[in-house]
This record gives sequence, structure tokens and C-alpha cells, in this order.
Amino acid sequence: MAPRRPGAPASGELLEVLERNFGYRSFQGTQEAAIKAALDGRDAFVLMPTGGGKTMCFTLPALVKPGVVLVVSPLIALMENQVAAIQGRGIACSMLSSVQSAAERTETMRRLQTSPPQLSLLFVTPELLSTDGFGTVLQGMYKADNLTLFAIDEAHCISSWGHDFRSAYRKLAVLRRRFPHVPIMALTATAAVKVREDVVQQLHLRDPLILVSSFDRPNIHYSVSYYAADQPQTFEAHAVSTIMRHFEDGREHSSQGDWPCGIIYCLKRETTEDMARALSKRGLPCEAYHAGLKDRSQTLTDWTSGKVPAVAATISFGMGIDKADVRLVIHFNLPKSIESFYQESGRAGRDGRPAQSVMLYSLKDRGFMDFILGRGKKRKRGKAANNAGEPNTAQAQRAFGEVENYCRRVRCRRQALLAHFGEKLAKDGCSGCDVCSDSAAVELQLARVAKEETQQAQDKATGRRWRDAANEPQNGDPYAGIALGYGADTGAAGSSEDDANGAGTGSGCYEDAMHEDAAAQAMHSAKKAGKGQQATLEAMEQAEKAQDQRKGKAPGRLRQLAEGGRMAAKTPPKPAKGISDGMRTAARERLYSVLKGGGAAEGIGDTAQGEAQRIEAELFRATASKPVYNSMLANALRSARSQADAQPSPHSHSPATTSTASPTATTDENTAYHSSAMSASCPDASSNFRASPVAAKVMSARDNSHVGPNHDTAAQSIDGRRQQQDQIDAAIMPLTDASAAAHRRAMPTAVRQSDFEDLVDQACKSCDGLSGMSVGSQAAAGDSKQSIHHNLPGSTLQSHQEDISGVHALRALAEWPVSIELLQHSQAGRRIRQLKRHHLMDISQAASEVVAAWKHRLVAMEASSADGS
Ligand SMILES: Nc1ncnc2c1ncn2[C@@H]1O[C@H](COP(=O)(O)OP(=O)(O)OP(=O)(O)O)[C@@H](O)[C@H]1O
Repeated sequence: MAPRRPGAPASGELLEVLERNFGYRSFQGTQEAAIKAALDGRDAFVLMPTGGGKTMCFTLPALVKPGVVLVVSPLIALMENQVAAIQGRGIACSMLSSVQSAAERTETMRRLQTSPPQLSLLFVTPELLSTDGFGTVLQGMYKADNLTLFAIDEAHCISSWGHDFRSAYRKLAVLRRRFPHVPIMALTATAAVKVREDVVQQLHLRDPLILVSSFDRPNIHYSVSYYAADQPQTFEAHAVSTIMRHFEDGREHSSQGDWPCGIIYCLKRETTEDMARALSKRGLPCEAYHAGLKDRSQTLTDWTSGKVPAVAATISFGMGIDKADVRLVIHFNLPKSIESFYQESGRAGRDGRPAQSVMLYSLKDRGFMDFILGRGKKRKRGKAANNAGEPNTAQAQRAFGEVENYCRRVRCRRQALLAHFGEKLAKDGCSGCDVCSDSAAVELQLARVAKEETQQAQDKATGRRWRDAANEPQNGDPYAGIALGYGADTGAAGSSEDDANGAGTGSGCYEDAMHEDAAAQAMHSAKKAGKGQQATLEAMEQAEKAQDQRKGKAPGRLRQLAEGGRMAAKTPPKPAKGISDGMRTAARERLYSVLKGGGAAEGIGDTAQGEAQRIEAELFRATASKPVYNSMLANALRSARSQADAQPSPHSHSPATTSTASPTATTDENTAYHSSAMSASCPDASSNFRASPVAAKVMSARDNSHVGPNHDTAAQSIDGRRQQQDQIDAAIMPLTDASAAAHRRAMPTAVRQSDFEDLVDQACKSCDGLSGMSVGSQAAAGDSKQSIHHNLPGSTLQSHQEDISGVHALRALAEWPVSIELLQHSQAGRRIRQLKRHHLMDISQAASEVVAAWKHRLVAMEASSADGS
């Protein structure tokens, strides 16, 4: 056929069509330019953000020009939605897909081939478009000049650089050759520069009009909600609370008191169901949506009509979901790439009103994604020849690495997103993300995550299972006892998701979003996986396997949340408080070994044995959970070590040997270990003070006083706290009395006193603000360490963090035997004790370094002073 005579109607005419059919008075962004290009017979590459109005770019030409606009779309669900919406405007539109009945398909084909065609728009899958049969039909239409435009929706699917590569899209390359005079419009919301070039090349676009809109969605507020294992709740419980908080906030801001409309994206189908139940249990009406649900269209209707405000969904609930008033999009699981994230979060705020994107981040979820990606890597190796252009594992890992960067960097989220698409934010930062509104708070959260990461690395180095506080039932946690979710309910290949749906672990999202070929590949990926994991993930896998073996196949944690924790009872019984007999024996042995101080002295072994048993029993009795038990044990060991070191003994360690950290010790213990080694290197003649009874009392009293929110409820009475303070004082006094004489002998008081005061003063300066602040905030929030963080205004968090370090340092100084005398008498000592009462103690690596530096300085001063005298 001869090329059509180009010619787009004037703008006024187009506007009139727009208003008449859609009720809009103006075009959005580059819509008009794209429409004109199509009407002029020119190819176009249209890059618009989600919700930018891409559909209009190919719908309006179908109304203006005779003939059919053929739309290629990757998903049947997406097509169904779009066709229904367009038909709703009274436009002759249909689709051809395998899910239609033969009668429906025949009718569509008939309407397509009349002259003129009785359809203005036809949606098809790329697979159908490349079949010979349909090709023949198209040839007939082409010859009759009835093909107006090929619109390739979600065009990034053609590029292996994109996040949703579909091999069938590659077949679209034949369109240009077979139908050279029909313009092609490629549309996407998610294309990095490389993808754009690839799309243009793959589709053989001819001098295309490139229309790139800004990716910025200024009305969306972006934030990341971090979870670190030092929190009292499990990750799942934390996630449910966080999600509820966001929805409740939205409800508070609604003039009618309605729940805001939102989507919670989950990786697995099963998770969506558990999440929906868990949220519904908390009072938020929520339904699950995934490709495996028969009644999902009902869910869609309920949600679209506003009957149900929240949907917990896999990413099948993405492309094509066009609800204008979505206020919240929350990622329970991390998305696989920035592109996916942008597209999914872009469901929010399509009406231009304020909306929020919240991503939940935990190391466990990160590890889980890494695990999935690592598995893909092995499959790739095992399967030499793959689909040309299939996105390889390295790409997938790189793509996920960008998500990790988005979460782990203290950088304006909007800037990070825009940079990904090669765009720059006009100003330095935005006012619509958590980093721009409170970077200190983000830093603080990240520091906690980093601490957990360090802990995991240490645990791995010492052969321990990585620490997961979420595993441990804790006092005050309404979800105590919930099983490990990722290992248990997702497992590796062979999870229930696998069995039921033929998709591999974590591929629920892929499966839901893609057609069978991709699902089959994903399944293959999971099944083939077996060796060569990244080193970090090996540890995780082993840990998870061990966990599964111990527990059997326990139900997922979310499932248990959904069922109010009742299912926990069905799992094999856990050790009391999560503390196994083995752990207790090991604890007794460690205490014993420290208490006997080498054990060679006559009679010491027996006493130490009894002491170790008694202390351990006390710890166990006073403990509500494994983390607290471990922490108290660490304290008791520290105390015992420091006292053992202080005691003159033929077996006392030399500084050289004691300064080596125990290879199996926790961070706390190592800190203590180093501290006690430092102490041992001081010219401290020590006292007759025996370690265990008083030390255990000190530690026990102090730990009881600062164990955190689980143990200190808001309801705890002031009297109760006073009692604890008295206990602390009672424990401290004999300690100080007993060691005072030895200290006096050991060092020239004048030097110690002045330098100590000087050093403590420096640290106290940073604590001054904290003391006042902490008293108020703790009283208001039940005396918990965490509540302090929560109660501080954002702007003070940074300085608060420094203050906390100061307090750590002071605390460690306070425990240094050399300074106990001073502690008792000096002004600084009083302040330290006061701080102790405010429960602000904790040990951190940074603090121990500060203290170590101080101690070195003091020792040096003391040495030079001794020389001088
Ligand atoms: N000119 C316009 N004026 C006002 N609203 C418009 C205009 N064009 C489209 N819209 C509306 O914008 C919303 C988003 O449009 P559309 O679904 O086409 O976005 P999209 O770019 O395809 O997004 P996604 O990639 O997320 O599917 C729809 O509700 C649509 O009716």
C-alpha cells in the first residue's frame, strides 16, 4: 500500500475530541505531541511516568482516524482493565487473548475484518501478533489501509536491559518489515537510557519523535522504614504495626474518618493472604490479590469501588491498575529493581494529591532476595544456552543492588530515583522524602541496621547462626513465639508456592506478572539451584535449614500473625524462653571458667562451679528471652572477668594474653573482654573483692533496670523504679568500698583525680542535654531505651546519638576498677550513677573504642607521673 497522507488535526480539534470523549480540558505532559506524531504517521518513543496518561496517546488517534489502532500489551489482566475502561467511554474496543471463549474471539475477528472495521482499538498479546494466522489477517487490513497505529505498551519489555524482559516482545521486530507504513508508538514508564536506545533499535523505529517526560512524581512522599533485629518485635510484627500506623495516620487526616486507599506489595502469593488476614485482624479491611485467586476480579472491584481500602498483592496488581486515589503504596518485601519499585510505587497519587510510598527494609528480607538471586546464578551456569537476551543473574543482582543503595544511602530518595532514569532534580533535595525531612533519623536507623550486619558477620565468623532477635519470643511482644518466616514458609525450591503454582521461591511476583514462559524459567531457576552461593548466603541457608530441621515446616510468621499466634502452638515445642539446655550448660561452663580464673588454685574450682551454677540459674530466672539472657550473661561474664583480673592470682593473665578477644564472644563480651584486659594492664593492686556475688547483683540489678520496653512497661510504677535504683546503689557501694584501698595504693590520687574529672567532664558535657531530656521522655514512655529515640524530636536525634556514645563511654569508665573510688566521691561519679539510673547504658563498639583511648591516655599519664615522683 502507498504511505498514508499524513496530517494531524489542529490542536483545537484534538482538544474537542478529548473533552467530548473523556471530559478533560487539556492534554497532560507530552500527550498532544505523541498523538500528533501518530496522526502524522511518525514513529514515537513515549516515556511518561506512571499515571502520566499514556493510554490517551494511542486512544485519541483511534478516535480521530479511521482504521484500527493495534495495542500490544504484556498482560491479559492489564488488557482486560484497559479494554473495560475504554469501552466504558463508549469506544469500540476489544481484545484477543487465550482466556476468551472461541465465540468471543470469532466475533472480534469478524468486527476487525469488516470494511471499515467495526473496532477502533484492539488489544493483543505479543505472542498472538507474531503468529502466522493473525499475521495474515493483519496483512489484509494493511492492504485495505485499515491499520492506523501499532502502540507497543510497556515497551521496555522488549529490552533485555529492562526489568521485565519478555522474549515474545522480541518478535515485534517484524512489524516494521511487514507493515512499513504503519507508524509505531513505543510507550513505557520505566526506561533507563540504555533501555530507551534498545527499544528504539529493537523495534526499528524510524526517526522517532522522542518524548521524555520528567519522572518526578512530586506528590509522592518516599520513605524507607527500617527494621533491625534489636527491636523487640519480629520483622513481621513490626511490618504489620508500621503498615497499620500509616493507614491510621491516613484515616486521621481524612475529613470523613475513612481508611485511605492503599496497596501492600508482597513477594509471595501466600504472604498476600497472610498479610490481608493480619491487617484485617487489626481492624483494617484488607483483601489479598494474586494471579492464583479465582475471585480476584471481585477483590479488584471491591477495592476499586472503595468497599475495601487495602489490598495485599503480588506485583500482578500493578500494570494497568488505574485508581486515582491510592494514598499509600507499601512494599512489605523489597522490590527486585528500581524500575519495578518506581512502577509499583507509582500506583500512588495518580490524582495528583499527596500520597506515600513506604518501603520496609530488613536485613533478613535483603538476604532473602540475595538468596533468590544467588540461586538464579547457579541455574545460569548450569544451563549453558539460554534465551538470547534473557536478563542474566548478574543483571538481576545489579538491579537489586540499586534497590539496596536506595535503602542504605542517606541520599534524597527522589534524587536517587530520578538519577536512575538519568534525570536530575532541579534543587539539592526535595521536601517529599524521609531523608530530606529528617536525615538524622534515617542515619540512626541505618546505624542500627549496620550494627546488626556487623553482628551477623561476627556470628558467621564464629560459626553461629546469624542473630535474629525476631526469632525470640520477647516479653511484651504480642507476637512472641512466631516462627521464622522466610526459611519456614518460603523455604527453597519445593515450597508450597512451588508445588501449588509451579513457580519457584520468590518468583510468585514474576509468575504473576509474566506469562507461562517466564514462570517456567523461574521455576527452573529455583529447582536447579544447589551450590556455589555467595559466601554470606551460604551461612544463611545453612542456618535456615537447621532452623527448619529443628522446627519442622513451621507456618510463616505472617500466617501466625494472621491467626493471632495460635498456630505457634502447633509447631514443635521450643525451649523455654528460647533458651535451650545446651545454651544453659555452655553459659555455666563459661561462667565457671572465668570464675575459677584458670582453675588451678586449690579449692577455687569447686566454689566457682557452685557460683557459676547459681549465677546462671539467677540469670535464667530473671530472664524473659534469649537476647536478654545473652545480654545478662555477657554482663555477668564481664563482671566476673574484671574481678578475676583484679584479684592477685598466680594465674592472672598477662596483658598480652588477655587482650585477645574470645573467638566465640559476642560483641558485648568482646568489648568487656578488651575492657578487662585494659584494666588488667593498669598498675592496679586490686582488692579482696570476690567477683561473682556482688558483681552478679550489680549486673542483675542494672540489667533489670534497663532491659528495654519489654520489661519496662508504661504501667511500671515509679516506686518500682526507685526500688531498682536502690538495688543498684546497694550493689555499687560494697564494690566501691572493697576496691578503694587498693586503688589508693595503686596510683597517685592527684593525677588520677584531676585527669579523671577532666575526662569525665568532657563526656558529661555531651550528656547534659540528654539527662534532662531523657528523664522526661522516659517518664512519658515507660522508661525504655527505645522510647527515648522515639520521643526525641527529629532535629535532636543526631546530637542524641552522640550523647548516647558519651553515656556508653561513661558507663564503661564507671566500670573500670581504677576509677571506682573516684566514682564514689567525685561529682562526675555522681553524674554517672545518675545516668545509670536513667537506664541509658548500653555497650557499643564505638563507645568501647573511646573508653580504650581514654584508658591508654590515663595509663600513660599515670606512668609518667610515677616516673616523675
Ligand atoms: N489529559 C488528561 N487530563 C486529565 N487526566 C488525564 C488525562 N489523560 C489521562 N488522564 C488520566 O490519568 C490517569 C492515568 O492515565 P493512564 O492510565 O493512561 O496512565 P499511564 O501512563 O498508562 O500509567 P501507568 O503506566 O501507570 O499505567 C487516568 O485516570 C486517566 O484518565
